[in-house]
Amino acid sequence: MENTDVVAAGAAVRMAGVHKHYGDVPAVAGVDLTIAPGEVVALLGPNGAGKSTAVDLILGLGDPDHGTVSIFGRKPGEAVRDGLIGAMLQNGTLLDDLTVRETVGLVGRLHRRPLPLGEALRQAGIEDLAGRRANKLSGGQKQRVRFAIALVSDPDLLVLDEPTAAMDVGSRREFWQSMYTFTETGRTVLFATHYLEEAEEFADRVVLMRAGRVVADGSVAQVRALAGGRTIRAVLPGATAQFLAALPAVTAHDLRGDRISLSSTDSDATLRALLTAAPAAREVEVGAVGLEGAFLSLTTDEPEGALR
Ligand SMILES: Nc1ncnc2c1ncn2[C@@H]1O[C@H](COP(=O)(O)OP(=O)(O)OP(=O)(O)O)[C@@H](O)[C@H]1O
Repeated sequence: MENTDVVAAGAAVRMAGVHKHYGDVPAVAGVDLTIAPGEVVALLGPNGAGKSTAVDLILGLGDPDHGTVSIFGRKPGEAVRDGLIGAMLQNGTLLDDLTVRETVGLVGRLHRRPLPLGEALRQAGIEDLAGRRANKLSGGQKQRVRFAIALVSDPDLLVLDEPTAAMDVGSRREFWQSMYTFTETGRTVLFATHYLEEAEEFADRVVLMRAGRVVADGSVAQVRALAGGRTIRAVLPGATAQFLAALPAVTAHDLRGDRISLSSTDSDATLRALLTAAPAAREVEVGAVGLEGAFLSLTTDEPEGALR
C-alpha cells in the first residue's frame, strides 16, 4: 500500500479524479485531494476557480460527473446525515422571525447527538445574542449564527465557504479564536477564503485552485517557495552574474552596478554561501515573498499544471 493510500483509508476528505461540469464550463477539472483528520486547510483561488463547486461536492450538494468523493470513508450525503460534517455556506438563509436560540436549537434537533444548545452558542461566541431575532442581526453576527449552526451537530469536519466575508477586523479575530478552540480538539477544518492573511495565519496547509484544478498544495512556506521563495538584496562591489548564478538555491539574479538582487528557494543556504564567498557584501536585506505574491504568481503567471 502506498503512503497516500494509507492516508486515504483514514482520510477526513478524499477526492479522487473529480470532475464537475456546468454545461460547457469545467468547474472542477480533475481534482485529487486528501485531507487527514486534524488538518486545517485553506482553499484559495481567484473568482471562478472552482472552490465553491468543490465544497458543494464535499457536502454532497451535487454529484461529480467523474471520480469519487468520500468523507471519513463514507459518501458525503451519509456523512452529512450522520452529523460528521458541519457546513457554513456563504448565503445560508436564516429565518427572520426566529431568535438565535430558536434557530440553532431547531437545527440541533435534526441531529442525533447535537451539542447542548448553550455550548454551541458559547463556542460561536453568540450567547449574548440568543434572544435576538435574525432580522435584527448585523452581517457579521449572522455569520456567527451560521457558525453555531455548523457546530451544533458536534461535527468531525467543518467546511466553511468564506466564513468571515461580512465581518469587520475585530469580529474576524474573535471568529478565528473560536475556531482555534474547535481545532484544538483534533477536528478537521476546510475553509475557502479570499483573505490571504487568514490562510497564512490559521491554516496548516494551503490548497490553491485555478480553472478547476489544484495548482499548488502544501504548507504556507512551501507554497511561497513554489512562487520563488525569498529575495536577497545587497551591495557587492565586483560581483559577476556568473558568481551569483552559482550560489546555491538561486532561481534568478539581477546585477545593477554593485547592487545585487537574488531570488532564492532557500535564503539561509544562499546567504551563508554569499557571505562566505564574498564577505565584502553589505546592506544585506532578505525579503519574504508573501502568500499574496505566491498567490498572484501561481494563479496568473504560470502555465496550467506546471507547479504540481
Ligand atoms: N450553478 C452553476 N451553473 C453554471 N455555472 C456555474 C454554476 N456554479 C458555478 N458555475 C461556474 O463554474 C465555475 C466555478 O465556479 P465556483 O463558484 O465553483 O468558483 P469559486 O472558486 O467558488 O468562485 P468565487 O471565488 O467567485 O466564489 C465558474 O466558471 C462559474 O461561473
